Amino acid sequence: MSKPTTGDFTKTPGWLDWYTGPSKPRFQVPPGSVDAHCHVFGPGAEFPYAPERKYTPCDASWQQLFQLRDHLGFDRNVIVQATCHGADNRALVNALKRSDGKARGVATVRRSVTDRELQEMNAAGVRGVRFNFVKRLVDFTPKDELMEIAGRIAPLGWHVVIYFEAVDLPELWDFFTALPTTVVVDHMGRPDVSKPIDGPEFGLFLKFMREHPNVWSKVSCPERLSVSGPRALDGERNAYRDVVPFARKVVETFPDRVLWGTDWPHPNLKDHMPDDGLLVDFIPHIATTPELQRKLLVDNPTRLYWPELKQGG
Ligand SMILES: O=C(O)/C=C(\CC(=O)C(=O)O)C(=O)O
Repeated sequence: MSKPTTGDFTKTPGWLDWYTGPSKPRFQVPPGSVDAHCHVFGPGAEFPYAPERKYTPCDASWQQLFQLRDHLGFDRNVIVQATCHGADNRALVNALKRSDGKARGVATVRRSVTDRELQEMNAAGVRGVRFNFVKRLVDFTPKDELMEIAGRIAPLGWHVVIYFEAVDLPELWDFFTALPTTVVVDHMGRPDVSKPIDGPEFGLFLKFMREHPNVWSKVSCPERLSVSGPRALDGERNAYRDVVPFARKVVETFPDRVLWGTDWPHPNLKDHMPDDGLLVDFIPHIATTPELQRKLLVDNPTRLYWPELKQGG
């Protein structure tokens, strides 16, 4: 893969660029697999970063993303709008249009979005909106505005992706459980994996999924959640072992409502940048049978993002 660039923007100090030359995964993902959480960044020279952003990344183009998709053995991507582009979805929509139907998207919109803009995004392949509650990433948006947006995208058949930290779930519970669509949680609601898996915090997340059949979860981002590693670097195919029991619990309890994604280009990592090939080798540790792997990587994302395709097609 070509090297990361930065254009005229100055990256956030300490920014870690995505990993060039990822290894070939040993785990072969099944045919029809979807990388259901990844991003494109800019390039800033073509699609400027948003003035209200909290970080400035290195560029990560649609060409580089699709190259990685092919290298890792995936067939399709779900590209999620990242906060560095605010509610300007042009880089995302451009990537969708360049994908030959192999990418779908999750956008960020404000209350001011017009019905025509929503229709155009729908035609390009957007299938959801993301509400971000992680305080280091976004300014506060009133819940009535978000609920209004959810009400407007529901008739399009879109869903809502929510990103929050585990400690904030109690306060957000009433809002989340009132959403009228399918709800997809990013990265298992970011559990603190140094706490017990059967403790109250993760217990509340499991209850959230158990009591609300419209709630799905991405079992992604072990590199963000892990405390003790080991890191997916230097050939380590058994990485982030402290995250495995949490992700495995979600996969085995809710096999029909889980998704997996690389999170490439891995914004805001502070410790290290994982080798994406080794990240794919994390999958069989959390989805331990061919059936669970097929549901996680093929059936579930196809049902949610390409319902018009036959499963696995
Ligand atoms: O890429 C992710 O999923 C996680 C992010 C970045 C993000 O969500 C965003 O900028 O919108 C994070 O934890 O910093």
